[in-house]
Amino acid sequence: MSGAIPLNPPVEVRPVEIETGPALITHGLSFQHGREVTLTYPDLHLPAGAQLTITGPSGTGKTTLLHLLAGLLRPTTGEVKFGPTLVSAPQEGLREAFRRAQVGYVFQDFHLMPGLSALENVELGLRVAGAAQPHAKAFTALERLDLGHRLQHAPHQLSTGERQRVALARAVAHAPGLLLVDEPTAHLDRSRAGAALDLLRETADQLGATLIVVTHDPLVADAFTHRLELGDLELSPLNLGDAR
Ligand SMILES: Nc1ncnc2c1ncn2[C@@H]1O[C@H](COP(=O)(O)OP(=O)(O)OP(=O)(O)O)[C@@H](O)[C@H]1O
Repeated sequence: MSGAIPLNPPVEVRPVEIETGPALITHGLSFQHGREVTLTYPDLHLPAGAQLTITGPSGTGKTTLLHLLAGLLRPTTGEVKFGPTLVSAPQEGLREAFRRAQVGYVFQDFHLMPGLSALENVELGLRVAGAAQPHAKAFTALERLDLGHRLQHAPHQLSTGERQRVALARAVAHAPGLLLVDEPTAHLDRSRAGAALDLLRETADQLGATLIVVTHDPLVADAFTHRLELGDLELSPLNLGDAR
């Protein structure tokens, strides 16, 4: 894939009520992968608790956008803010502190540590986030996701759906304000996909977290009111109205 990806119109999601948490705002965002690929993105304004999917053909920059929103990558141009925090700050230390405190990221392939149990995986995430009482919190997060009977199992001893729930528990145990999820249903059958989706949305609701999900799956995309479709030239400007 080479050349510039077309600029999409701005997406604005306005809150129904007074905002209770930080808004996620991007402005003038682009990212260059090597010399060949430049991805450009629409400006986003997402109030706390907004739920949005990112869809679009392969290679249009969905995962790259998640990485920019998480502070894993720095944009080539533009900025990302989460409340007062400049997520796109040049200092890696600032971006890392933001990630630890505010971001829950569920990778498509879960990225669980193979040598650690489910409980240890979640506990490690909490320790990295600097959370108090990591053991107790990991236990609670796994119990809440119906994994109380799998605490001591290593990832290879778990089903795909269970591994996904461990990854979700790890992502949410420190109560992040921003929950970013890449292809949550890629490895699941239809009924498990529906359950995983419900779980994601309920968990984000409980936390009051902003939820952004990259997906190719129409089941997921259709379940959300708000969708950012990358690489679509035909879209007229979007006014997505209320936050939910
Ligand atoms: N590390 C990299 N180096 C060079 N180019 C990259 C790198 N990572 C991604 N790209 C390119 O950037 C573009 C966007 O990649 P990205 O993974 O963000 O797209 P995507 O929409 O998530 O794709 P998919 O739906 O296939 O997962 C692609 O053309 C990809 O080849």
